[in-house]
Amino acid sequence: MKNKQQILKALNGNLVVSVQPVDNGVLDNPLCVSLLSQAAVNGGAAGIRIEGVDKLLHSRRHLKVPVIGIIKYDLDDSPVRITPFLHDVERLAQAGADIIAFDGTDRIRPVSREDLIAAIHAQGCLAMADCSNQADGDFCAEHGADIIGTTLSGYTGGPVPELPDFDLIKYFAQKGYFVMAEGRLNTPEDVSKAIACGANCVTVGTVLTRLEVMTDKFAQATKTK
Ligand SMILES: CC(=O)N[C@H](C=O)[C@@H](O)[C@H](O)[C@H](O)COP(=O)(O)O
Repeated sequence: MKNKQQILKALNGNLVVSVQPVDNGVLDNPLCVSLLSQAAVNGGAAGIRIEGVDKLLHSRRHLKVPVIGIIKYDLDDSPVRITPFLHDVERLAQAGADIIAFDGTDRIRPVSREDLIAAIHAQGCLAMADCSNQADGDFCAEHGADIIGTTLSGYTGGPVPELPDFDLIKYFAQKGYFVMAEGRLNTPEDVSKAIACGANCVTVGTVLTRLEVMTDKFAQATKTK
């Protein structure tokens, strides 16, 4: 097992940048993900979250900070997207992930959450559960997940809310979990508020690494009078 306490200590009170460029965009390749990751670390990120084995492998050797690895799918028979399969756990670990994040929701899925957590631990990595609600976090924490994230709050049905789920951050913090605030944290003020709500660490993605999405918002703003 990697040094759990050392990894959690490195993340505690700090920022993770999720470097997941827009799918199939010009930045969506191993070289760009590696450079964006290094730039994020140079700017103060204490950890990096990367999707895909090639991008992880390419970036890892330039990074000294903890790296969270995931693999995303769009499955026909399950709404679960983030690291649904056991064989990918081994691939992510071999590519150098310190932490492997998986969908921690209670939905139809190819592999149980318990089996994923066990497989992640068997590879010597920390398990991060991307949760959508209190019950997801409680279940995954009870089954040994090392980090409980709010990643999927707002993404399991219905319209996506505008704001982060600060109440869920508070709930997980009050339960004593190592809490990763993640999802729609779009400003430094959001990050401060997440920390004030008890988050141990905060992950920011879109506003920092999805250039097309953010540019579009600014471009649209020129069209409003
Ligand atoms: C819901 C889902 O699939 N979230 C994904 C998880 O890996 C990413 O698309 C997000 O960018 C990441 O969680 C960071 O969040 P934000 O981009 O809002 O800062």
